[in-house]
Amino acid sequence: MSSKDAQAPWSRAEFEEQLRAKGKNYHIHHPFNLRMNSGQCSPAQIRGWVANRCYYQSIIPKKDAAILSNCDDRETRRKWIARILDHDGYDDYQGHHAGGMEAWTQLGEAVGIPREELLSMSHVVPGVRFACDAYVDFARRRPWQEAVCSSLTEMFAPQIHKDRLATWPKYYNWIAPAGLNYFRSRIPLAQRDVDHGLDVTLDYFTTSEQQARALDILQFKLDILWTMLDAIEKAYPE
Ligand SMILES: O=C(O)c1cc(C(=O)O)c2c(n1)C(=O)C(=O)c1cc(C(=O)O)[nH]c1-2
Repeated sequence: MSSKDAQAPWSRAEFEEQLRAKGKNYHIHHPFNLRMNSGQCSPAQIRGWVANRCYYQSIIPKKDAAILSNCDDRETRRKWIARILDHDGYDDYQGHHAGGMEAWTQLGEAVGIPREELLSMSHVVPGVRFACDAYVDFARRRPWQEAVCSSLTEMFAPQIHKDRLATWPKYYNWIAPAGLNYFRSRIPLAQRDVDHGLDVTLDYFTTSEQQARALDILQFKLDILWTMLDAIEKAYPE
């Protein structure tokens, strides 16, 4: 029995604090990201990152659909479905939204990758593919609340988007500013996603053993993001 098992569970506030403390392992601290946001990446490295991250963008709606397919709570499904529409976009009675994948495609064009080439995923390296596929696989197989918990790396995403908006125009003036719209669009959406994801997680993982499991799940997801940058770093050397 670990020392945590013998303890009383954390309060909601303490548990949230423990989840947020995992931010120290976020890919914002990865050497490739540090170089990217301090102007040290070549155009080929930026293009490599955009092309490989496109695969992550493409699996997010499939991951969210897997969560929906396992979720037996209508209230959760009503909220969760918005995540798919955020990325895929829509043309319906609610109007028109081009979606995050389209915004990512515009980022691709702004860095010099033609749309068809980007969407063909021909640049995606094996490590990135394996890491992203592991995320979808987890969401398909595990209880939906665990998959919701794994999405909580988004707690740390607004800062990384803000960093790119603050640094890229300065260091990479060859990238048309409109290409950065994806990052701008995600800041409020990530906040909304986190508010909901945290509610689910704080409600579901209540014993000390479950809370420890939630931290492990979050670490698994942090590892996916970290592994992606390891693979990208290796594929596009200095
Ligand atoms: O640019 C990033 O570093 C970053 C990280 C993450 C994340 O932490 O998982 C997401 C995003 N961006 C993002 O744009 C996004 O839509 C998103 C959805 C999710 C998820 O797990 O459901 N993570 C992320």
